Amino acid sequence: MATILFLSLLFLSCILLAAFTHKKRQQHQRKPPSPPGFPIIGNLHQLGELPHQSLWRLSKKYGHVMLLKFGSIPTVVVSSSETAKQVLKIHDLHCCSRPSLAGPRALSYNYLDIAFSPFDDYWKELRRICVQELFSVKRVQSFQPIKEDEVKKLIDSVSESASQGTPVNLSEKFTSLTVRVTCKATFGVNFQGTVLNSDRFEKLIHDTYLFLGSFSASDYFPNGGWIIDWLTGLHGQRERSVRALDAFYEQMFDLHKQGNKEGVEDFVDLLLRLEKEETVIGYGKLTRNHIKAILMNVLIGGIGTSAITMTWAMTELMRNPRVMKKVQSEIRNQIGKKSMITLDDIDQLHYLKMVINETWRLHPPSPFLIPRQVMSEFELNDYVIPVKTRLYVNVWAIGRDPDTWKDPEEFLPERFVNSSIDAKGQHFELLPFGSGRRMCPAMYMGTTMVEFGLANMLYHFDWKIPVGMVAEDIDLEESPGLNASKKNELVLVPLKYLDH
Ligand code: HEM
Repeated sequence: MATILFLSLLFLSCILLAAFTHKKRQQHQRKPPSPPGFPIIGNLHQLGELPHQSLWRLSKKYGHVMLLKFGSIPTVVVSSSETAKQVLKIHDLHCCSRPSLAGPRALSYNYLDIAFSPFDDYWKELRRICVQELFSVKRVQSFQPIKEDEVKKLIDSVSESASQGTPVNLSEKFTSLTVRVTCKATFGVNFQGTVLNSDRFEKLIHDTYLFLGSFSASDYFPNGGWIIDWLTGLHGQRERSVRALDAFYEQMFDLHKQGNKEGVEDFVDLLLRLEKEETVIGYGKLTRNHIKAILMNVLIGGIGTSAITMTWAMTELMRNPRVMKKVQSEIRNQIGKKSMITLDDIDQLHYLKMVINETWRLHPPSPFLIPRQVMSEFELNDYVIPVKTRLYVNVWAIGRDPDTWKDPEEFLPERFVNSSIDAKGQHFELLPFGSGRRMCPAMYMGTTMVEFGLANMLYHFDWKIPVGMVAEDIDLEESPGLNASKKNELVLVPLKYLDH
């Protein structure tokens, strides 16, 4: 009897074990749907000029979780608010590292920065210090006089064009505004007196964006892609930009050593002070290379994103005269007569904030956020996502998802009336700054720059389309590259608003 019982139990255990291993094997086989690719290149040919748009189109056929192979790199793309929430919130700890990419590696002195560093104790410590010291509300507010000074110069220069009836290149003006504010806050200098003038510096930043946004074979073929990058000249271009930026940082350190600057404590002052205090971050003391890598994040993170947002907002407003009239009326009625709108004034400008959120919905400056890398296997919509998979969150596609947004292609700020959705990373329908552990640490700095610049341009001027152009010429074409910026520059004629 005992033998029969023993044998039955053994038999039952074998069946259970077989069922369990079968399930486990099946689970391992459950991969997200994939568009067919070619040998060696995989799906690279499907990226197109504007990858966020190409992958959005593919997601309509293959779903909100897709697996693609870019060269030899398995990459999962998520394209809905629900799947973004799973990646950025529920499974954040499984996938908040960054992949190793050639351009960022060179620019960050081998990942000594915040944005491209892998998820480890060093990154945690560095991010904590930067959030407390560099990106805090208190520090951003200490730079408000710099912003006011630069916005005043912008108002004066646009007023001059208005009095002559000449057009203004707003894309250029917004870039120049953010370059000046960022440089003054970071380095404490205008460009006079440095080897770089403003145009050369803008070119340096532009070239850096260009190579960061260019196709780099080493990022998709880690074993031999560098040869292609040598042959295409990308490697050389990268080296030149890195050297030029390095020389610029060195010059800024010299300037600070000589004490040739005045004003509030800038970012370089602060970082040099932390170096002098022998601050330990993660595994060692803060060095010059750490400082340079952090400065790179400030320049790359701070300049493009705010200028791109202001340009898209003005573009959408020109295409939607009803919204333009409404936002200008709000600003002018609420503020009354003033020479400049302040940050405190902006608190009352609810419709302006809706216009900015609607701009971010349709035109998030980083359409894929910054790519992530999976650190430990997890399940997403019942699919198994293995270690070392690269992850893209297509926030551009999420902003156009008809399951979330009614008439998604329409620029309609009113959709935010009585809605709890904001851009602060808690609502996965709208993610211009990302969410989770890797979310933008400088959201306050970026938002206040956009609000302040836009509010003043809308308050002081009415805007007309230049003679010879029609409303349809104000197009929505995007330029290829790191950020989804407007391809054709926005050129408008300002008219001074005289009621104040
Ligand atoms: C409108 C302005 C801005 C927008 C829309 C923006 C957007 C973003 C996005 C989408 C990310 C990636 C988040 C993710 O991977 O989940 C990011 C990360 C980052 N941003 Fe911003 N940003 C802005 C302004 C700034 C400014 C002004 C700075 C610095 C002065 C900055 C510094 C950074 C840094 C250091 C990271 C990396 C965070 C990490 O990996 O831990 N950003 N930003």
